[in-house]
Amino acid sequence: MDSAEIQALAQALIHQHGAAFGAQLHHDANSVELTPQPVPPALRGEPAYLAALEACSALGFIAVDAETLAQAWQRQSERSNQFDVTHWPDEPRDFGLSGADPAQAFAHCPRNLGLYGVLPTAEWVGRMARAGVPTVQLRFKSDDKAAVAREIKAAVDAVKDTGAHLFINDHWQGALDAGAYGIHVGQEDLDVIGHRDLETIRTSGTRFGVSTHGYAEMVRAHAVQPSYIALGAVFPTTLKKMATAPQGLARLAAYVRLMKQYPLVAIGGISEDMFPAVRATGVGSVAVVRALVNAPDPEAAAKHLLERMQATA
Ligand SMILES: Cc1ncc(COP(=O)(O)OP(=O)(O)O)c(N)n1
Ligand SMILES: Cc1nc(C(=O)O)sc1CCOP(=O)(O)O
Ligand SMILES: [Mg+2]
Repeated sequence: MDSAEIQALAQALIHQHGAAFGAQLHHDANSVELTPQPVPPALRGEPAYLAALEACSALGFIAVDAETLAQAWQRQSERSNQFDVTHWPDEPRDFGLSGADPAQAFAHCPRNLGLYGVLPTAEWVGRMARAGVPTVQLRFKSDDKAAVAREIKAAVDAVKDTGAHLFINDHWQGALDAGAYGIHVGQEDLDVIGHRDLETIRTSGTRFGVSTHGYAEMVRAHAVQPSYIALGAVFPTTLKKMATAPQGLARLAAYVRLMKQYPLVAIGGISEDMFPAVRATGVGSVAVVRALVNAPDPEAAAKHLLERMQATA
């Protein structure tokens, strides 16, 4: 196939999927602008791969994700003996996501973690757990080791008798020491937690959630077989500076189709009015910070968000 024919395939793919991935340019608080990205250097020469690499970059996927997708389009084409531009890849085996050893997986957690409050202090954790939020996370940012240990212990104590599941962000050793239900880590944390420490967490039975922000990170998260996978940031967030652009609902839905073997959590800029659309993608949990912490009446906000979760179950 010559380069004009590969270009034609790429254009067909863009034409087919541009409406879903590109047409999210609504000018409201939830707008997600997907900017075309430069095409990364090709690592192989097959037409399906090359066309997909070009098209996925044009559809706004960053280099590592365009590469991951292009490989998946290639595998899908080989498997089905055709380049079906209508079928966006969503088969785990096309992303190399099958064949993991279940015995090496982290402990299971509920498939639907429900409303998930990501909270800055133990006091907030206790408050929201008592308000009925089923999954809470202590996201306490401090370099003071003693303060971190105190806050983790207080958070573990605060959820006792509430039935809430408590995850500790970042501080995995403190979480193990205090007997927390689970740990949440980001991709950078995966870089620094060594194999031996991952084994320590896994064999302790503590649940282990991992953040992801696109296809390449999902593949990486799968390599450790976590208890759940968080998908973000769905919408723009002002809470922290993100290294990647907001993903938007179309990508979120595609991620859910691919990763449905895991409990999935959507996070990032999700306000109450967006709960139905986010839940419609199939995620079992919606994580929020500001929708609870910045609400004039956080208990009332929790009640409304819980009702939204129920209504979209
Ligand atoms: C449920 C959930 N998802 C994602 C994150 C982000 O975690 P991380 O990437 O470790 O970033 P920080 O929260 O540490 O800034 C999260 N905390 N919870
Ligand atoms: C802590 C965090 N992690 C994200 C990710 O995408 O990994 S987005 C995010 C902030 C979520 O806060 P809010 O609900 O107030 O936008
Ligand atoms: Mg973290």
